[in-house]
Amino acid sequence: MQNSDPLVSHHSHSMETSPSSPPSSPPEILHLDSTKALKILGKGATGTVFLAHNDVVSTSSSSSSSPFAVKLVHKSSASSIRRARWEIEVLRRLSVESNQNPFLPRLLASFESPEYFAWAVPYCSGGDLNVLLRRQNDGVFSSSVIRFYVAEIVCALEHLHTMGIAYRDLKPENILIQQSGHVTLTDFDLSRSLKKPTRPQFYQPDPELSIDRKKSLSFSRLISPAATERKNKTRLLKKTRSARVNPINRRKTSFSSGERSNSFVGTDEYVSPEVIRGDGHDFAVDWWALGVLTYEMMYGETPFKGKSKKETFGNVLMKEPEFAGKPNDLTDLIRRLLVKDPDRRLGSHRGAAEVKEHAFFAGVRWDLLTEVSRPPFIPLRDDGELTVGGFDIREHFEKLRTTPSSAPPSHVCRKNDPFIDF
Ligand SMILES: Nc1ncnc2c1ncn2[C@@H]1O[C@H](COP(=O)(O)OP(=O)(O)OP(=O)(O)O)[C@@H](O)[C@H]1O
Repeated sequence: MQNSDPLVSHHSHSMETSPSSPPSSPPEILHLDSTKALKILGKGATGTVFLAHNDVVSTSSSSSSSPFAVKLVHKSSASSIRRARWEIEVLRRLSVESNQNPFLPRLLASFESPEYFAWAVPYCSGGDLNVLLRRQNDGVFSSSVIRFYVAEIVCALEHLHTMGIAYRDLKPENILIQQSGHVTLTDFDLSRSLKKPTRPQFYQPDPELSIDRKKSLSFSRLISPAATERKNKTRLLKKTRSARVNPINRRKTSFSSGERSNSFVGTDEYVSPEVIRGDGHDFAVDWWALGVLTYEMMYGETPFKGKSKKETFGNVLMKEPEFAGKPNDLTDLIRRLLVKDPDRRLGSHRGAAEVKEHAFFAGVRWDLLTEVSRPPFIPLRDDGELTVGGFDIREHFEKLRTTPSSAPPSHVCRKNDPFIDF
């Protein structure tokens, strides 16, 4: 995505550049006057995410500008202001060249007016993992697809944890699919800065597993040949390779299916026992949520969902997850991530390194994840809709705020957010 052209703006309240930003930082000011929205990508309690493009570039040259995503948040409360500021700060830190990660977004530009915050991040054309999961015939992913996505998510969490940030909102809706088919985590407003892990462990890739990087890798080749042989997954691979994300179907399902009500932090079904109990919590909440997410990818539903929030929380605290079928490495990984005592949970002692060492990932070439040029699902290109015309983001956002929406917000109540005082 290129959004480096300075655009005309009549606004004086641009977000201040941090003195610590290196010269290689992306452009700082998002000029809303020349940023045109093409469609709404998502809508939350306080913010709306638009697909946008730089109108100045597209009218002054025959070639159109690359689209990007713009999140607009109204300064409606102290909490929305604090959250937006924090999200921008996290993105800014992730944009520092030495701190960039392929599975995490970076800040392209930002803007602050007396009424709004707006910021631009790279556009992920494949939608979110929730919609992708619901689009599968049986609503589940195969083990090899799960391995691919979970491996990338583990790397993203590892990076955040190493920065001293607990993500705290892991769920399929917050995992976006880039045009390349690789994942990007989004939505950092619930994340928090914690004391860095005392015993950080960084994964050292096995040199023996190194292969010719120039070769085009399919996600199934992430596993070393020996491990692949051990696990005969040919049938499942055939099935997933043929699947493709269809943007039209995606649009159809974007608000109508796969949405769930959230009333706690993120989603009730993803909240860890220590958060419900009100105990202190740390990075282990992300490993818990990873267990719930992995379970959902495997079975199509979350493990603790009850008929009410109370029942769900009761299940999170008391019920052991149920695993249909024979136990295997995947169910073992989930079981270890869903240990109720955070001190005994996988990942709680040595962080991501512990998770990466689990048998489910045996033979995974962690250092080559980004080299996979054929991930399980590649979004179809839909260039036609991307960079022509567009509407005024601010006007539209105002209309949205004053007109009741048919799309339910993804976070309906945050007042009881137990993380606020954390
Ligand atoms: N970079 C992006 N590319 C494509 N779609 C995006 C992008 N960022 C966000 N979206 C879409 O917008 C939805 C909402 O984004 P996000 O989770 O960041 O905001 P939100 O939930 O509205 O915010 P909040 O949780 O603060 O209310 C996502 O689930 C996704 O579908």
